[in-house]
Amino acid sequence: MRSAVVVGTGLIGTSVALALNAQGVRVHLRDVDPAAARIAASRGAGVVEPQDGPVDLAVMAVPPALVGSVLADVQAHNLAEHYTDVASVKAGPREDVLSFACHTSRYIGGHPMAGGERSGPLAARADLFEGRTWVLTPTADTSTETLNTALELVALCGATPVVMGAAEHDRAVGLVSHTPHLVASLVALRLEQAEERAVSLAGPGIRDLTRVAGGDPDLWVDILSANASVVADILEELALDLDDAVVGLRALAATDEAKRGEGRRTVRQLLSRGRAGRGRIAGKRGTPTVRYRTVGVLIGDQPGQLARLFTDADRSGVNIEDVRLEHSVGQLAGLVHLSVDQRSTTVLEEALRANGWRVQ
Ligand SMILES: NC(=O)c1ccc[n+]([C@@H]2O[C@H](COP(=O)([O-])OP(=O)(O)OC[C@H]3O[C@@H](n4cnc5c(N)ncnc54)[C@H](O)[C@@H]3O)[C@@H](O)[C@H]2O)c1
Ligand SMILES: O=C(O)C(=O)C[C@]1(C(=O)O)C=C[C@@H](O)C=C1
Repeated sequence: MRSAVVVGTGLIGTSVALALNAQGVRVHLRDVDPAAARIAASRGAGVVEPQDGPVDLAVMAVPPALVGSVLADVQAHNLAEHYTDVASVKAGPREDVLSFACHTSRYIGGHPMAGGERSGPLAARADLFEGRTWVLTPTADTSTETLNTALELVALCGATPVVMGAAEHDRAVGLVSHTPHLVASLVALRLEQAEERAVSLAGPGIRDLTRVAGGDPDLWVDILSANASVVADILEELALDLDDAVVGLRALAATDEAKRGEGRRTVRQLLSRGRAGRGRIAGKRGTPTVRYRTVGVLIGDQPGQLARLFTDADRSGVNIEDVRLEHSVGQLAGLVHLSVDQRSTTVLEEALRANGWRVQ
């Protein structure tokens, strides 16, 4: 692929553009909001100047409800040889594409399984899709060249393609993305009116559980509208489990010993089933989850602390698999959690202590 146009330079569009640009693809940036395209260009995602003649691929990174109309528009202007989108739902946009009488042989639906709770080009990252799956939903009339171009896009972004039908995709993401998003919001909304002192105790658990609830409500209404029945069915099942949890907890709070035993069994079973479900989530690139240990390091709130910590960690020769920073409310300090392979924990801890770090 030599050239591409990204239509919609928000979080996902700019991340695609940054990844393609880094691989030497000439990327043109378009957005209904010219400031968004300019910001994306200033971040090195491509150029705002229009192309002369069709580019190899147009990537539509606009809200799901706009995919059909935007595709009709960009095809009418013959912007590209091939077209794809990144919308989080696939059946609805496909129906819109048909109702707008677009050229379906040159269009393939797509959905990268990566993102974030922040919108816009400033939140974009070139490595957003690395090691993630990217669903492609070709239909019988998708041309082989279009499928191949989309596969090249996925490879250039460092992702792994998964080919699926639109309906199967929507059922799957209803389970692994859309319902979890709604549940995260429902958990987070308990905090809205809660006492400040209670909220100030929020630790990593609730932060992890509710991170996605920070997403744009308008985008998510759009996504949930296009997959409403699937999500409602899953929520109904979840409501049955919630009922069981309440029954179990009421029994646990009873004075009667036998009833408490019953409650214990019910709650334990729910927790065990949850743990089993969680265990089925694969790690990066579809490999089974690797168990890492976390090394906690206290850092002060001075400039350069994180950079110095990473340099010392790097010198220890231990590979840092993941990093999480926890700020303590009201204190000029933070706790950095470095995830490393179980066998490397001691090496890292000793190296950091030797360099004067306070390791927990
Ligand atoms: N946010 C995520 O985590 C995530 C992950 C995977 C896929 N997606 C999908 O990616 C798409 C974009 O989401 P996002 O998070 O990047 O949103 P975003 O709000 O960050 O970006 C959307 C951009 O589209 C632009 N836009 C809107 N209408 C347009 C039009 N008619 N023509 C040109 N530009 C237009 C907006 O101005 C905005 O800059 C959505 O379809 C979403 O479902 C999102
Ligand atoms: O916020 C994130 O980390 C995400 O990856 C977001 C997430 C997801 O639920 O996994 C959300 C919507 C998408 O369509 C794809 C990815």
